[in-house]
Amino acid sequence: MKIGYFVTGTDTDIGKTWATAALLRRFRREGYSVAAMKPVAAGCERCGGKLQNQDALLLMQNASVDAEYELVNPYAFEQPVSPHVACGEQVVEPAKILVAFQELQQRAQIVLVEGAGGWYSPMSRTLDNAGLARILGLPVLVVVGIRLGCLNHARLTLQAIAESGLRCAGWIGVQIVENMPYFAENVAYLQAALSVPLLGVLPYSKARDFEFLSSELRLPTWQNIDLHQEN
Ligand SMILES: Nc1ncnc2c1ncn2[C@@H]1O[C@H](COP(=O)(O)OP(=O)(O)OP(=O)(O)O)[C@@H](O)[C@H]1O
Ligand SMILES: C[C@H](N)[C@H](N)CCCCCC(=O)O
Ligand SMILES: [Mg+2]
Repeated sequence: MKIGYFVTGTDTDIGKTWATAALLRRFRREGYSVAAMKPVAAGCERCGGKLQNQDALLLMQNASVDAEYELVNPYAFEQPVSPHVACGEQVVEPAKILVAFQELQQRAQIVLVEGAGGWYSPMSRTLDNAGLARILGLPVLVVVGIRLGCLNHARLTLQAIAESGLRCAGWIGVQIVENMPYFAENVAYLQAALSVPLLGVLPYSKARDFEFLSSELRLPTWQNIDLHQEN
């Protein structure tokens, strides 16, 4: 049985990539082979004539299987703006993303797919994160960057995922503000308000040590059990 998750978040720049990298490390520590995708990336640098995105590179570094850059990030756009603008005249073909995802599934037991922005952020002029997650048919993980305003964003995101007909398998908190007043109270509110399991809270950290951060996470349960049964 092949397992995948679509990683979304309460906003852009709130810790999706860090949480995904830590989760990749967590899966590896539990003995699973893992790959990751950033199917659509806006904000890329040119490297050897090709556009490359830092999120995609970070995910590749933390995955356990090798994958060509184009499989991890089939759509790389230069400008760090919403993908529906950054794509210019390029068409984002969900079928191309699906083929890359399926190839990664051949190579790894677990594939984590990081969205762009939040659940309803566009990925192109015609596709948004919700639509892509539906096409891939994946359960969703929600990353909540703990800052003022995130309680509303988190509840709205969970509601929107349910309305999209997809299952949310859990949420991960990320401490993106070094000294947020009442941090613990905000996490406690989310734990009570969100009807899905908390997989862990990543503490504020200046070091990009994803192995260390992975200790704060636990794996989503029922899919985990399925995989063991399959083995
Ligand atoms: N645990 C943490 N401690 C301190 N800073 C963090 C932490 N997690 C993330 N950050 C900071 O927040 C920034 C944004 O995090 P990240 O790149 O994971 O966000 P994102 O949601 O993936 O953004 P995007 O929408 O661009 O994909 C990071 O570059 C880092 O500076
Ligand atoms: C450029 C940035 N870092 C992201 N990759 C793209 C975020 C798109 C957000 C669009 C929106 O919801 O307003
Ligand atoms: Mg990211």
